[in-house]
Amino acid sequence: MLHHLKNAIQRALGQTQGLSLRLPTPLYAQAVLLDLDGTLVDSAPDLVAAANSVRIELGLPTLPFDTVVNYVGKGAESLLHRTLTGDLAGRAEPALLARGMAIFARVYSEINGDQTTVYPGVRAGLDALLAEGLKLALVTNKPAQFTEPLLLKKSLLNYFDVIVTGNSCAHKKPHPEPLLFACQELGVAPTAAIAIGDSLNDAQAARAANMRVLAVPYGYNEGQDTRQLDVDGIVPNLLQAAQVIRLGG
Ligand SMILES: O=C(O)COP(=O)(O)O
Ligand SMILES: [Mg+2]
Repeated sequence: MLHHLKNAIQRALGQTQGLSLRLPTPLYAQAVLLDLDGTLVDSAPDLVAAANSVRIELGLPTLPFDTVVNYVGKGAESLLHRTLTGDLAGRAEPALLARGMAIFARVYSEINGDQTTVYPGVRAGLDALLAEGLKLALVTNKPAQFTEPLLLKKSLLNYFDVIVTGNSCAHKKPHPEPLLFACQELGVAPTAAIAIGDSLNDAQAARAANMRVLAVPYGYNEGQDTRQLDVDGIVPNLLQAAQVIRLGG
């Protein structure tokens, strides 16, 4: 009896198939706002290669892959501050930062997408969300100059009604502005949107925007455990996320 009750509650909360939601399902929404790096694409191989190229050109020793992966999340300038100092909280001198940014832009533009892969479940998940009638926006901290070329190369550009990059607003995630701007552009209330991301930047931005937020566990979270995030649920992949989101509300 207790066992049946527990199963029924878990089903109602969507806690099946590795899904762990803190809200009743289905989740009704008008729009889904998707993060890019670490959520739709595994871009770490190219980002780390470009970051380490900066260090090599400046005569610095390269950093381990996992160290640099933890530096991804708050945009390119933050990645460069961290890469140049070898410190998550580090700040590089303005002149050094400018040199580093120039090298990074040159190298990353050249290799952007080469070793980047689309995560399993992403295309099927985006197809399912569109088929349901939801509007889709991409909200990334990645600079604009790298975002559209990457989306184009991975055949992901056409999914989105709106694309908000690290250059679109005065602030980047974890500030709520990029998510709120995406909602405004879509003509959807923040309470009718669901954000999906891989990091504390997405979680904090969504909370500050009064928006529901789901996290995928496979991306980059600045070295922190995804399970500690203040989110409404962890979804194993985008297809499983799509299966609990319905148009409405
Ligand atoms: O560019 C970054 O640092 C992270 O980009 P994201 O917001 O798509 O994860
Ligand atoms: Mg991300």
